[in-house]
Amino acid sequence: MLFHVRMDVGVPHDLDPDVRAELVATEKARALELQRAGTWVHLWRVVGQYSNISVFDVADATEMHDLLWSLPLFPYMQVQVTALTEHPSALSAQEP
Ligand SMILES: O=C(O)C[C@H]1C=CC(=O)O1
Repeated sequence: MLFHVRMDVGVPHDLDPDVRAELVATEKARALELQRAGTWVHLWRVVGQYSNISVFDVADATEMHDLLWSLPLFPYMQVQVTALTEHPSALSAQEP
């Protein structure tokens, strides 16, 4: 099941720089792990913003929810999630 997710990150300016660096490094390691597993299918930066647009391929909404909550930067994110389904006009939906 595919989900489109927008994450807007807002790390407090007064957060200890070492804590911030550790959070960002841990988040990056987790993002790479999930991409290599095929779960985090797309990860794009929104131009000019500390935001990303992502597509996840997970079993269901519960897995999506748990994955998002487990992200190291989750406490500092606003997250918008949209469930996706196949469009009937998509090439991939056509008969061969
Ligand atoms: O930078 C971000 O958009 C937030 C988050 C998503 C992947 C990652 O490494 O950090």
